[in-house]
Amino acid sequence: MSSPPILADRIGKKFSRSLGHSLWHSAQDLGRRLVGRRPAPVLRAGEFWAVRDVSLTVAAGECLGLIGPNGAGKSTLLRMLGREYRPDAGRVELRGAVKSLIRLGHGLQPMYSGRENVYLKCAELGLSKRDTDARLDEIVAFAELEAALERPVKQYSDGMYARLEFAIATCMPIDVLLIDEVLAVSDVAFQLRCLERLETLKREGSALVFVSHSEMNLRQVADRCLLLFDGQAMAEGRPEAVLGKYYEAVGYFNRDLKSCGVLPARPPDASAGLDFPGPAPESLQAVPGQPLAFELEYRAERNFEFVELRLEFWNTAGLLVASTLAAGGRPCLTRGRGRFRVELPFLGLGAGIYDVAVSARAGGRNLAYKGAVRRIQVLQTACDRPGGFGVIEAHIRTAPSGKTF
Ligand SMILES: Nc1ncnc2c1ncn2[C@@H]1O[C@H](COP(=O)(O)OP(=O)(O)OP(=O)(O)O)[C@@H](O)[C@H]1O
Repeated sequence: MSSPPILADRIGKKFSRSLGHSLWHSAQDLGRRLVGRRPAPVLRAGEFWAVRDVSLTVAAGECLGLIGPNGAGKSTLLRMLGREYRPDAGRVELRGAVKSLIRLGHGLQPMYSGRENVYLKCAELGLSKRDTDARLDEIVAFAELEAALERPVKQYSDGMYARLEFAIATCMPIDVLLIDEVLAVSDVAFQLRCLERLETLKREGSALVFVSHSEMNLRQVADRCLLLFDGQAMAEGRPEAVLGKYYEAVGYFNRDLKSCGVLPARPPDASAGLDFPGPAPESLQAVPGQPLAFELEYRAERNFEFVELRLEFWNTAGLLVASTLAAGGRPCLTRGRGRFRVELPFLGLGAGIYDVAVSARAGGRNLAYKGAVRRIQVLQTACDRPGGFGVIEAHIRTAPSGKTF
């Protein structure tokens, strides 16, 4: 079996905290390399591991997302993969042609026009002038830079730089593409076009490593994610599971996030003689379209009749994504403590993390509301990727033309 296009085996990179140490250690390392030895495998005065002991593989047609807080080592790891940095430990193996989109504008000549830069960069990618002529219109249209094509790129905004670089780098199939957050400066419409382009590259067999702080971008394009903290791999796996770990690690779930615009905000917890006691919610895992059941406790100060019990599902951006509509009658809740069970035969939620809130109403009055009685992580199964916020059950039948169903 051939090796994957990207393989890193226990790679590490050290940096020095001060310039003096950095110069001194670089000289020492150079000396060691000249006699065929690797840099000292231990930390010297003033040094730290920016990336330590990280292993990964990326197959053809696959995208690995790199996530983690600022300073976690994502760019350093990407630069080692792109051979910009030589690892101080471990080894990197890349198969095929490699393209890096790491530093914004780094690859463009500021005094040259957009057009001249297209020809220059395409020549670097191995394209002849005739091949570039054939691609020029498509590159410029993708970047939407027709009006600025003859201007020197030093007059471009960050977003325009990113557009041009991305359009050039992805204008032809490539074996390995390394991308570091270059989409962050682009508007949403362009980001969506870039994501489509990355999907196309994957279909054509490119192996991608994609650093991003955007959950939307990662969910769209990454097949797996690697979470870095302090230079070390903390988790690897399905994007939703690793993003969940990341958010949990940084305390994201404990924050009260502002909801967007005029959408309804989650009501405060309230109780009029009825409440839902219980410890802080634990995270449950669920799968779109599968059945799911919740068992909850209540505490009532008196009997309540014909109570409408409703579950609400709020996503991490503070949006109410769905509510239950109970089939059958409204239950009576007797005084004291009791339990009830809510069964969902078909979970109609897209992949993501949701707080489950419960509300109780009777006779047109709100009796109780609790904003987070459970938290669920709805997983995106690899073979079945419904998009959007919700999943709708569908029964499909076929019939030959002219026949009834
Ligand atoms: N050339 C360098 N010399 C010294 N330290 C460096 C150098 N480059 C990066 N570092 C340090 O290495 C650590 C990892 O940096 P890196 O840029 O890889 O993080 P990152 O995860 O990409 O962060 P961000 O999300 O902010 O881009 C940080 O502590 C950073 O200060």
